[in-house]
Amino acid sequence: MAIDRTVLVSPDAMGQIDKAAADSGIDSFGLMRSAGAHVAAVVLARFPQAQRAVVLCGPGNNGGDGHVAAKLLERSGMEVQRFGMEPKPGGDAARARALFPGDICPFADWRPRAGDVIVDALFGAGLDRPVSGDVEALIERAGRAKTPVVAVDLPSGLSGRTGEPTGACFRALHTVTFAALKPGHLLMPGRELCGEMHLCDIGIPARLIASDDTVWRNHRGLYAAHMPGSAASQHKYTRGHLVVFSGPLISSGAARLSAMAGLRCGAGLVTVAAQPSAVMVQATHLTAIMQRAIRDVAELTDWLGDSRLSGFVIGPGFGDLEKARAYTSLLAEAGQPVVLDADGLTAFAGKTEELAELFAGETRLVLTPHEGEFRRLFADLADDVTLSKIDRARAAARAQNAVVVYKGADSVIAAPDGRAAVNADAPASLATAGSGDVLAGIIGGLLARGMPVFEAACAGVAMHGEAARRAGRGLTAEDLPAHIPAL
Ligand SMILES: NC(=O)C1=CN([C@@H]2O[C@H](COP(=O)(O)OP(=O)(O)OC[C@H]3O[C@@H](n4cnc5c(N)ncnc54)[C@H](O)[C@@H]3O)[C@@H](O)[C@H]2O)[C@@H](O)CC1
Ligand SMILES: Nc1ncnc2c1ncn2[C@@H]1O[C@H](COP(=O)(O)OP(=O)(O)O)[C@@H](O)[C@H]1O
Ligand SMILES: [K+]
Repeated sequence: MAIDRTVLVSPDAMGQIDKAAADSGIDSFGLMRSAGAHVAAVVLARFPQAQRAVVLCGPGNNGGDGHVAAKLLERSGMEVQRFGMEPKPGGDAARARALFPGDICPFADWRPRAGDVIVDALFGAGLDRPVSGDVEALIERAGRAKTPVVAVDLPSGLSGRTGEPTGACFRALHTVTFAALKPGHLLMPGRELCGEMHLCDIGIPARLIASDDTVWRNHRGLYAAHMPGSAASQHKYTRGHLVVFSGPLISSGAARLSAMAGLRCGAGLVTVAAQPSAVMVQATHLTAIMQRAIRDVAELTDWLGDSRLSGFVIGPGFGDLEKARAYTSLLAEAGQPVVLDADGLTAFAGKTEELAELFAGETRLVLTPHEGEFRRLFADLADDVTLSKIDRARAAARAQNAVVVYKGADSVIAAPDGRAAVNADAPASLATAGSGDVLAGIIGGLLARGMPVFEAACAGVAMHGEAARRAGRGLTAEDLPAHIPAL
């Protein structure tokens, strides 16, 4: 059975899985041999011209994988030299070492040569502190010499749990990992430090890996079954009515970006609810999208009596924070899903408990903070360096009873029930003004069409990234909505 490329397993959980595999009768040394063979295969395939394999061996099983790889590389005819330390006695690593006797030199003895390739088998899942000074010096020397690095499991120095380096850290061109991806392979800056990922099956049964883990790489399987259909019997009112709130004249474009994205997602109707100063400028821009002037709380209360309004986006370019809070509390009472973005988030800085109370009960709120907004709302979580971005998003989701889309190059989508997904393949061209407004509109459109909240957020983030890929280089936020229907 093929391995699952979508689950993310923390290094601790991986340790449990190794143990469960051993308990079920699987030979752990066989797993190490398989791991080392995969590493050697990647080195040979990707560096066919290499003159020498510089294999860095640590004291644990990561080092054991290195000894196996070293032996196989030597057998293939390559010059191999090992640096590092002897393994701890008694375990699989010592057994691997015994199969390939010979010198293990001190780190300081390595003199970089043209044609070297480093196999970094110092520390993997077992890294529990910053690397020592001699390793740090070696990392620096390798960086200066531009020696290519193939990392075993993880670049040494990188936390597989958080994706953050614990101190100095290798920057690998390739990382060969086993059985399942770890969060640190996808979370930034880990994703960049790993280079190209090679996820290899070493014979740990999928049934042990699936377990009850609830963190995934964002992928179609999480949401495809919940995507809104397009039955012939539909009319526009059965396809949902999305409302996007516009800010004042000067910042009215953000709402248009959200609204257009929502319409392109297939919402039957989209209305921009405009503050009076923006009505004229919106009227000159909008065609398929409708408009309604909403002056104040009284007018909004009146309109919310229309039960066909099925989803709301508030915050992009909105401006007035007090009004944003007042409107959001009315939307919460209306009982339909709400996407709170940008100024809508800032409006609740220091008032997150109030927000949680508004949206108690069935989850129907999506928060879409970028790094700065997340910090503004959840300073304690943002400052806690022991937490990963996944931990932070999950804690915020739980506290707010909301689905949190913690944006960035490694957007994390988290639900109050603990489900979480890391989106790792959006192009960097999305880092452009207004692209967040488009994302809010996509999620709003899917929610208005009746998609469940976590699934809509996962689908929205994936579609946003895919739309950017299709739009190509040099995209502006305006280009994104046109690519949505094809998705
Ligand atoms: N996932 C799996 O099923 C398999 C995992 N294997 C390998 O096993 C590795 C995990 O092995 P281990 O649990 O032995 O852990 P590691 O080999 O990653 O490191 C653990 C050892 O390094 C020491 N250490 C940690 N951080 C240090 C630092 N900064 N400076 C100095 N010493 C430090 C620890 O005290 C311990 O002795 C994985 O990364 C993978 O490469 C493979 O052998 C095959 C099977
Ligand atoms: N380097 C990157 N790679 C991939 N996606 C990115 C990157 N930087 C930003 N993004 C995405 O682009 C969007 C930017 O949103 P946001 O920060 O709210 O911008 P704005 O306020 O200008 O709309 C988010 O969806 C974020 O995940
Ligand atoms: K390593």
